[in-house]
Amino acid sequence: MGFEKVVKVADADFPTRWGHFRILGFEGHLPAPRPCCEESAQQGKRVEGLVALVMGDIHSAPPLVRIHSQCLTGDVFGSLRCDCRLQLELALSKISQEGQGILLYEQQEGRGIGLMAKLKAYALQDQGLDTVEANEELGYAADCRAFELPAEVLKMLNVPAVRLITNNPEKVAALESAGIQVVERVSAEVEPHETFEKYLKTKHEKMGHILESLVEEKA
Ligand SMILES: Nc1nc2c(ncn2[C@@H]2O[C@H](COP(=O)(O)OP(=O)(O)OP(=O)(O)O)[C@@H](O)[C@H]2O)c(=O)[nH]1
Ligand SMILES: [Zn+2]
Repeated sequence: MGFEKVVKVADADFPTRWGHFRILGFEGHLPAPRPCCEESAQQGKRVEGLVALVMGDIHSAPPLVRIHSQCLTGDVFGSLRCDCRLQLELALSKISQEGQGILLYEQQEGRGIGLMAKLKAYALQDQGLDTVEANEELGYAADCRAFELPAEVLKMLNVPAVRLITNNPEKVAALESAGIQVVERVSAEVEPHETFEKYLKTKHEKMGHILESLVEEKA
C-alpha cells in the first residue's frame, strides 16, 4: 500500500548510551488502514510513525543503516523469545563505533500484525507452532511488512546508497526496488541463545534469513 505523503514532524537532539544522535520523527499517511494489522484496522489508523536516529556525517559515503521493526517485548522488556533487543544493541554499537549511521525504527510491531496479535501468536507457539504457523493460524501472512516508509525516509534524508545491517534479504530487495542502492549487507547475527534457537531456525528455513551459525550447523 503506497503512502499518500510522508512528513517530517520533528528533529531534536538525542544523547544516548551509544553516543550522540539526532532524533527525527516521520509520519507516513496511508489511503486506508492496513488490513494485516489488527489494531490499525480496529482503530481506522491511517498514519504510521517512524523514528530515525541519525549520527554523524551520513552523506560523504554510504552510511550504516539499520531498519529495525518494533518489538516491544524484546526492545523494551529484554525478551529472549527473539533476538530483536540484541540486534538493536548490535546496530547501535556498530553505528557508534563508526561515528556515523542511521537507525530507522518502524512501528511494524510483530512483523506488521500488531502487538496483541503477536501475543496471541506467542500463545500458539507455546503450544508447539512455529512463528510462521502461528501467524497463519491467526489468519495473517508470515510477514506483513513492505519497508516502504523506511525507503521513503532515506530518500528524504538524501541517502541514495546504504550499508544495510540485516540478515533478511527481503529488506535488501525492498530498498533496491524502491531505488535505494544497498552497497553492502552487514550481518546482524547475534550470539545464539537457547530460548530463541527455534525462532532463528524458522527464520532461516522458512523466511530465507541469512544466518551463518545455522548454515555451519547444517554442513
Ligand atoms: N508475528 C510475530 N512477530 C514476531 C515474533 N517474534 C518477533 N516478532 C517481530 O518480528 C519483527 C522483527 O523481525 P525479524 O523476523 O526478527 O527480523 P527482520 O527484521 O526481518 O530481519 P533482521 O534485519 O535480520 O533483524 C519485530 O517486529 C518483532 O516484533 C513472533 O513470534 N511473531
Ligand atoms: Zn522481537
